[in-house]
Amino acid sequence: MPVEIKICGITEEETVEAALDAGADHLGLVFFAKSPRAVTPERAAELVSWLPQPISRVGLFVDPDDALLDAVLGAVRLDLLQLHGNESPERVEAIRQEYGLPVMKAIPVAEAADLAAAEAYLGVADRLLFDARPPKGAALPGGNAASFDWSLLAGKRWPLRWMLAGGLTPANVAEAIRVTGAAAVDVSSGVETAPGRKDPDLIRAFIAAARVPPAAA
Ligand SMILES: O=C(O)c1ccccc1NCC(=O)[C@H](O)[C@H](O)COP(=O)(O)O
Repeated sequence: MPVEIKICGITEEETVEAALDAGADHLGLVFFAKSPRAVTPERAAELVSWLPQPISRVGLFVDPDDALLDAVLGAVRLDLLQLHGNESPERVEAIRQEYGLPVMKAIPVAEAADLAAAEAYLGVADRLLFDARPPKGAALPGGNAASFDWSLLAGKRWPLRWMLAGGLTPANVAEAIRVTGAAAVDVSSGVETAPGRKDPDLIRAFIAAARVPPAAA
C-alpha cells in the first residue's frame, strides 16, 4: 500500500491543484483563527467543495465548541475531523457522535511517556496523529516545523490507523517513514516558503519522497 499523505493548511487553489495532481490523499483546512493558515468556512468551501472522491477533506480544530463545528460543517463537507487541542476522550466521543464523522486525535510527543496519553483515545478516536509537542513559547499547538525523536514510535503497534507529523520535509520524510513504520504522514511547514504559503514544487517533492519504495529509500 502506498503511504497515505496529508497536506495540511491549504489556503490557495494552486495548492489544492498541486496536491491533487501529485497524489495527496487528504487535504487539511485549518479552522483556528490564530493560525496563519486559517480559513473561513466559506473559503474552505470554495477551495475543496469541487474535489472528487476519494480525496479526503480534513478539518483541523483546536478545542472547538459546537458553534464553530456547526458553522464549518454547515458550509463545507468534511470527511475527517482533526482535533489538535486538549480535547478529552469524552469530548472526542461526543463530537464523533454528534457530527457523525470520523475523528483523528492529535497526540503531542516529546518523550516516551507522552505515548501513554494515546491509550485513553483507543476505542474513541478513529485515528491518532503523532505530532511534535510544540516548542516552549510556541503560539500554535501544531504546524511549528518541529519534529520529535521518531525512534519513540519504532516497533510500536497501534490498534487503529495513525499518522506521523511534525517537522517533516521532502528531505527527511523517507527516513521518518523508515524509522517509525508510518503508513501515513502529514505535512504543513515543510512544504511552505513562509508560514501559510505552500509551494507546489515542495508538495510534489514531498509526495515523491514519501512514496519512494523502501528498498530505494
Ligand atoms: O498549521 C497550523 O497553523 C496549526 C494550528 C493549530 C494547530 C495545528 C496546526 N497545524 C497542524 C498541522 O499542520 C499538522 O497536523 C502537523 O502539526 C504538522 O505540522 P508541521 O510540523 O508544520 O509540518
